[in-house]
Amino acid sequence: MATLTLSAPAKLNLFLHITGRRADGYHNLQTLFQMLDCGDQLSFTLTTDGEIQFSCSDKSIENDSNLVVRAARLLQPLAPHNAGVRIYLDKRVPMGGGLGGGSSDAATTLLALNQLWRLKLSNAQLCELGLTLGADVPVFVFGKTAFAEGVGEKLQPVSLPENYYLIVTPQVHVSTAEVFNHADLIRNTPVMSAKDLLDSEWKNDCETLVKRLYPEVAMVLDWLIEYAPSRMTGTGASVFAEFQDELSARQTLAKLPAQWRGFVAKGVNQSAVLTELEQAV
Ligand SMILES: C[C@@](CO)(OP(=O)(O)O)[C@H](O)COP(=O)(O)OP(=O)(O)OC[C@H]1O[C@@H](n2ccc(N)nc2=O)[C@H](O)[C@@H]1O
Ligand SMILES: Nc1ncnc2c1ncn2[C@@H]1O[C@H](COP(=O)(O)OP(=O)(O)O)[C@@H](O)[C@H]1O
Repeated sequence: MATLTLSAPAKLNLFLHITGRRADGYHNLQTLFQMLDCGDQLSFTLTTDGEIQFSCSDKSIENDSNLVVRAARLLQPLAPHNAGVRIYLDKRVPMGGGLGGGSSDAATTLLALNQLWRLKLSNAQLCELGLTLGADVPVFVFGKTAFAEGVGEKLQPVSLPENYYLIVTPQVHVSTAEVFNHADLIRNTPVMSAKDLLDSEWKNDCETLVKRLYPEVAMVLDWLIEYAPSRMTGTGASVFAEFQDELSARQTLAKLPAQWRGFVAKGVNQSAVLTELEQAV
């Protein structure tokens, strides 16, 4: 029975500008998505019973509302009669931390089932379907470090130096919706060209607010900034410090105060899932 094992990489937002609020309540962004070399892993085994079976290393998210199950359900009506799949998710990316793990799991599921069920959907069609699951899904289908606009679905690849990041996720739960709905969120940053944004100093418009609402985020950033340029990713709570070499990142990780958990990841211009899919053909 055919089994396909694929990565679902995490991401960072190297900068995040919020340029306005749309009529539907969503916010327009200008952001730089950095793909990372680490993330979750998913295995897909074809079945012929028409069922979508899902299990996960983290039992708290082993349910039908998991983005993996929702992604599979989106594609199943397009698949041949009785096409089923058994999916196992090895969850490694800290959840709800602005690292995009759930969105990446959904994107990898769309890419895998498109191949296994021979649906022949284009990446543009998968991005469009993915956007109905979450604003961060299209970039993971795209699979490249990218500059994004709209809510994150208008994507241009960007080639960056492959730096190392020390990523720390404070033990606080930051709700994306809470941040976007907050009266004090900076949501009127002027729209700039991609070139000007890439050349200017990088910042995250959610950072000031999240640091105020969750002082632990401010504490971690105050600690990291002593070692390297540091910012928050997405709507938090994860923060990252950027290093040009792996050793410096690992030496700083070794000094991290015991109450915080961190890991080192390499920034890559292409997500591992694209290469893995090419090799699986
Ligand atoms: C801002 C980012 C940057 O990567 O934050 P993180 O979630 O990664 O921290 C993402 O685009 C988030 O994407 P995602 O986490 O998929 O958000 P969604 O589930 O689509 O939206 C959750 C809620 O946030 C608000 N929302 C989200 C995205 C956006 N551009 N404008 C919004 O106002 C909406 O209230 C929405 O109901
Ligand atoms: N496969 C999944 N992995 C992680 N979280 C998931 C998944 N499916 C659904 N979720 C839900 O989505 C929430 C946020 O997911 P995640 O992608 O980790 O965060 P963020 O969008 O902040 O990067 C989780 O708290 C969880 O309830």
